[in-house]
Parts: sequence; C-alpha cells; structure tokens
Amino acid sequence: MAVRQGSGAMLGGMELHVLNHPLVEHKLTVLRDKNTPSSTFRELVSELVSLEAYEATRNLAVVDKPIETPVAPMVGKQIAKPRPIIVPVLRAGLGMLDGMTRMMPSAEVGFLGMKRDEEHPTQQITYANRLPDDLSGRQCFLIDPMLATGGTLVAATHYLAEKGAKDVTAICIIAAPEGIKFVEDNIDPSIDFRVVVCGVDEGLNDRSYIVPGLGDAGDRLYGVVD
Ligand SMILES: O=P(O)(O)OC[C@H]1O[C@H](OP(=O)(O)OP(=O)(O)O)[C@H](O)[C@@H]1O
Ligand SMILES: O=c1cc[nH]c(=O)[nH]1
Ligand SMILES: [Mg+2]
Repeated sequence: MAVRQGSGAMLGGMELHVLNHPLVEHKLTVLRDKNTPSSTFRELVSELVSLEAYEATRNLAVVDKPIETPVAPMVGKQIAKPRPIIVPVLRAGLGMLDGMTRMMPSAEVGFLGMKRDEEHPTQQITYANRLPDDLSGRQCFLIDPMLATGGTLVAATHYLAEKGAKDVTAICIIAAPEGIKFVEDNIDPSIDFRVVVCGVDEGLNDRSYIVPGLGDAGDRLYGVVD
C-alpha cells in the first residue's frame, strides 16, 4: 500500500493519503474530546472535510475554458463533465456533506444509507439509496468519517462499482489499520481507488470501535447520548 504523508508520491497498490497539518491535528484533537458538544463536533467535521477536499480532489478532471478577464482573453480550466458525484454514507457521512459541497458546489450528490450490524460488524444493512443508475465515467467521492473494520467502505464501493463507477475516492476522518488492510484486500482492483484520512489510529476494540477514535460518529454528530 502506498502511504502519502501530505501530498507525497503514490507508489503502488491502494493509495492512502494521511493528512499531516497542524490545523488538522488541532481540530482532530477537539473533535475526539468526549467533552466536545455536538454543535462543535458538527462544525469541526465540516472544517476537516474542507481541508481534506483539497487533497481528495487532486485527480479531479478539468477541461479548457476560454474566458475574458477585464484585461485580456485567456484559456482557463473548469471541472469536466459528467460532473463528479459526492456520496455521503448516512448517517455520519451526512455530517461531511456541506464541507464537501462548499468546495465542489457544482457536484451532484447521491445518498447511501448503510448501518453496521453491531452483532456482526463487517456486515451492513443498506436501508436507503438515492443514486443514478449509471455511474460510468463519473468521479465518485464517498464521504464517511470512520473507517473501522472497512466493511462499510468496501460495501459502499461495491455498490457504486455495480453502477459502473471506476474512479472512487473515499474521504474519511479517522481510520484503523485493520480497516485499511481490509479495504486494500477487498476493493475490486479494476477500480481506480484512493482513501484520504486525517489520521490512522491504533486499532479496534472488542466492539470494533476505533481506539482512541472519537466514539460513534453518527451519535456524536446528531446528539444521540447513551
Ligand atoms: O468500517 P466499519 O466497521 O464498517 O465502521 C464504519 C461505519 O460505522 C459507522 O456507521 P454506523 O454503522 O454506526 O451508522 P451511522 O453512520 O448511522 O452511525 C460509521 O459512520 C461508518 O459508516
Ligand atoms: O469508532 C467507530 C467505529 C465505527 N463507527 C463509528 O462511528 N465509530
Ligand atoms: Mg455510518
């Protein structure tokens, strides 16, 4: 697996970008803190995904766009068509949506509702989907804060691949090494796939939660308390 710190060179296998920036470190620390309320948690998720978007869209396809500035004509660039599509994995992925659409306002948005079966954490229940039937030729950006066992990300990517997606960028906030390996071992090699994260943690506990992690991202985003 090629691990890029910041914007290093990708070597082979799955591409993993781990952001390395003091602003990200600071915001991640506040995000993780159990004393941080949901309102602040939501703001930080949004800020972190905006910082990640810069790295995650490094391969975004652009085409020539002739314009005239107030001074002279020139040929600039614009995002290519068909437009990229952002796919939040509900619930927690929804918390990353406005940060992503702020950076790519012209992107389409699809939706995928997937809930991990806590009895069998690598299984998911897909309870909602609003996606185009055909994703061929579309650059897809899956957003979901947590990459724990990797089951959800693999299932979501398969879902997009079944609709023709061949270019998928997953944007997560925190990943576990186990999940990164599971994804690397199970993503269809014919898919141009990369993962961007703010940090890779120690591992998973016996409930497949990321350690030290930040708890249940969906619960923290939406004020669900035990
Ligand atoms: O890598 P995995 O082991 O699949 O775990 C990661 C998934 O678990 C969490 O979602 P959850 O299923 O708790 O649903 P929620 O987003 O509605 O909270 C998280 O938002 C990811 O989607
Ligand atoms: O730590 C974890 C693992 C899975 N899902 C979460 O929301 N948090
Ligand atoms: Mg989820």
